Amino acid sequence: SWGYDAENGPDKWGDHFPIANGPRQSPIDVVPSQAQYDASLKPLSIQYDPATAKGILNNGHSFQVDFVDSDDRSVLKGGPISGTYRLRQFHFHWGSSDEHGSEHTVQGVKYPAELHLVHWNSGKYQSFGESVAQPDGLAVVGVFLKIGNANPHLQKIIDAFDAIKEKGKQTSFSDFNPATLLPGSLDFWTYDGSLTTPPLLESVTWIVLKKTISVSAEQMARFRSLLFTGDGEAPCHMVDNYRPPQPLKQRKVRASFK
Ligand SMILES: O=C(Nc1cc(S(=O)(=O)[N+](=O)[O-])cc([N+](=O)[O-])c1O)Nc1c(F)c(F)c(F)c(F)c1F
Ligand SMILES: [Zn+2]
Repeated sequence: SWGYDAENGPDKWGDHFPIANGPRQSPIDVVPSQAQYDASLKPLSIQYDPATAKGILNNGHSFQVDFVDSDDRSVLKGGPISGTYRLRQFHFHWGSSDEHGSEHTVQGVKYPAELHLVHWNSGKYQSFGESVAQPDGLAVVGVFLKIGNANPHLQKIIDAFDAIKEKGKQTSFSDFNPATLLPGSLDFWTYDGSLTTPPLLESVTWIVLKKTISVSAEQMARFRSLLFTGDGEAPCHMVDNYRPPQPLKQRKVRASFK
């Protein structure tokens, strides 16, 4: 199945998922000077309840922290979206070195990692599964990580890595507020895009924060200790699990700030 190496990586995804060459694919290179300030964009409203944190899983492409999404305790509102979107999970994409690893880039600048907080339109649809097939089904908040001081909020996630080293391993993960992973400013760029992993569905309103959060080089090394491979397979380190920027085509990127 799909992955990130030469045989099954991003350049091959179009063989099984033809939407890979569609009109609203993600990620993109954000060019700030080309982004249009839109005064009608509302401030982002992000309210997460730490009690909705459920578990952490190595899914073979990244690791994800899953949330209870059977009610509106952890939701995203405002910004470019209408209505309420429920937090489903968050995961990261990162590189084999600190020089690259993010999916979105900013005028060609690559960051060592990118956090994705995946939300679905619970105001309009009955489930995540239904919403992923809708053009307004998902809203993903992207946050860039920059090498600096160790991030104490990331450390709780990193401390769980020993229990999920191999593909398919999971463990419980509770009492965690993902809002602690957000920067001080919620200024953002927004555009219509897609999942950045197969099935690459064009159902995502992307909300990419301008400000970064910090991660230390040692903490990034711990991300790279995870494995793509399962128990009993030849071990392959989970690194470079990012799709490169895709053509903007007929899209505009809007900015929430001047
Ligand atoms: O739930 C999903 N979350 C998800 C999204 C992305 S993403 O990079 O595409 N993204 O949107 O942030 C990356 C990862 N990841 O772990 O790397 C994810 O786990 N993906 C997903 C899926 F797995 C399916 F089988 C499916 F049918 C579907 F509709 C999906 F949307
Ligand atoms: Zn992602």
